[in-house]
Amino acid sequence: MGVRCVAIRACGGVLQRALSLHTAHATKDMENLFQLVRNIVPALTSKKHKGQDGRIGIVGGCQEYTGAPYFAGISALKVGADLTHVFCAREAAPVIKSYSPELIVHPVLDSSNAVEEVEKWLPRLHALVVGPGLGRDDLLLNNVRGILESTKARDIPVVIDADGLWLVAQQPALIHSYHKAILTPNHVEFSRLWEAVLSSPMDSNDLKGSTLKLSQALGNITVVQKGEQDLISNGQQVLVCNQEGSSRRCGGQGDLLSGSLGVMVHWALRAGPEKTNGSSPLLVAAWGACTLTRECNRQAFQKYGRSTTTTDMITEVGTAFSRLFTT
Ligand SMILES: NC(=O)C1=CN([C@@H]2O[C@H](COP(=O)(O)OP(=O)(O)OC[C@H]3O[C@@H](n4cnc5c(N)ncnc54)[C@H](OP(=O)(O)O)[C@@H]3O)[C@@H](O)[C@H]2O)[C@@H](O)CC1
Ligand SMILES: Nc1ncnc2c1ncn2[C@@H]1O[C@H](COP(=O)(O)OP(=O)(O)OP(=O)(O)O)[C@@H](O)[C@H]1O
Ligand SMILES: [Mg+2]
Repeated sequence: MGVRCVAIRACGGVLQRALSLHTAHATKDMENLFQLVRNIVPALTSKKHKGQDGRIGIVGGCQEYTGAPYFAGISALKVGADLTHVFCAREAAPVIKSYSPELIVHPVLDSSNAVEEVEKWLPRLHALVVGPGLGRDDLLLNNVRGILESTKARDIPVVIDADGLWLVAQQPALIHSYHKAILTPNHVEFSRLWEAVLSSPMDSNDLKGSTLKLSQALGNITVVQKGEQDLISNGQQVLVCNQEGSSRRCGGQGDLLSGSLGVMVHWALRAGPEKTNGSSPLLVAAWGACTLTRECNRQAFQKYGRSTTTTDMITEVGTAFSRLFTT
C-alpha cells in the first residue's frame, strides 16, 4: 500500500504541480485507509456468540478519576465489542458501576494480589487498554507493571494511554519492542516519553519525524501522537489523520480514542495482513480509531457547540461509525 509522507522540494509552477500530485496521492492514500478499516470490521452474523467480536479489558480508575475508565469502556462497547471488563481501585468500582450497567467492574487494582486477580481474566481478553484514570499512586503503578508483564507473556495487544504512559516513561523497557503495543500520548505525554527515551531535545517543528523517531527508539512499537493532526508511526512509516473534528477540547476525548482502539486493534489483528493489504494491522486500527474519534467530535459539536462533552461524543459513535466505515 502506498501510504506514506511525501516531502516536496520544488518551486514555482513545478511546486504547483507537485502540490496537486501530492494532494492526489494524499486523497488516494486516505481512500485506501478507509477501505482497509472497512476490511477489518467484522460482519454481524447470526453464527457468532457473545464475546467473539471483542472482550476488552480496561485497566484504570482510582479515587480521583472514575470518568476516564468509564469513557474508554463504554466507547469500546459502542464501537462493537461484546464485553468490557474494568479493573480499577476498590473505591472507584461502585462509582463506575453506577454510571453504567453495561460494564463489568472488578475492584482489584489496589489489592495485594491484583496481578493474580487480573491474570484470571487475561486468557479470555482480546485486548487491554491500560491507563485511563489510573492515577500515579506507586502501589497501583507497581501492580500495573506486573499486569503488563503478564499481558506481554500472553501476546495480548495492549493500548497504553494517560497514566499508563507515565509508567512507561519511568520504565521504557517494560514495553520496548513489544510488537502488539500501541501508545496514545497527547502533547504533554509525548514530550515526557521523548525526554525519557531520547536524550536529544525534541524538534517541535517536525512532529512527524519525532513520532517516527520515538517509535524507533521504543523498538518500533506503534505510537499515536494526538493533536491538531494525529500522527501514527510504527518506526517505518507515518500515517496522518486529519479528519475534521472541531475546536472543542473537553476532557475525555482521548479516553474515547483509547477504548475504541482497544476493539479495533483486536479486529485488525484477527483480520490479518491479507485484509490490511500487507499494512501493519496496528497502524490501520489506530488510524481508524483516530478518524472515528474526530468524527464523533465533529458530529457532537454540530449539535451542541460549546456545550459539547465527551458523553455527547459517545452518543455519536454509532452514526459516526456507520458514516465512515459501513459500506
Ligand atoms: N473525567 C475524567 O475522569 C477524566 C480523567 N482523565 C484522567 O486524568 C488523569 C491525568 O490526565 P492528563 O495527564 O491528561 O492530565 P491533565 O490534567 O488533563 O493534563 C495535565 C496538564 O497537561 C497540560 N496539557 C494537557 N494536554 C495538553 C495539550 N494537548 N497541549 C498542551 N498542554 C496540555 C495541561 O497543562 P496546563 O494547561 O494546565 O498548563 C494539563 O493541566 C489521567 O488518568 C486521565 O486518564 C482524563 O482522561 C480526562 C477525563
Ligand atoms: N488541536 C486539535 N484539533 C483537532 N483535534 C484534536 C486536537 N487536539 C486533539 N484532538 C483530538 O482529540 C482527541 C483526543 O486528543 P487529546 O490530545 O485531547 O487527548 P487527551 O489529552 O489524552 O484527552 P483526555 O482528556 O481524554 O485525557 C484525538 O482524537 C485528537 O485527534
Ligand atoms: Mg488522556
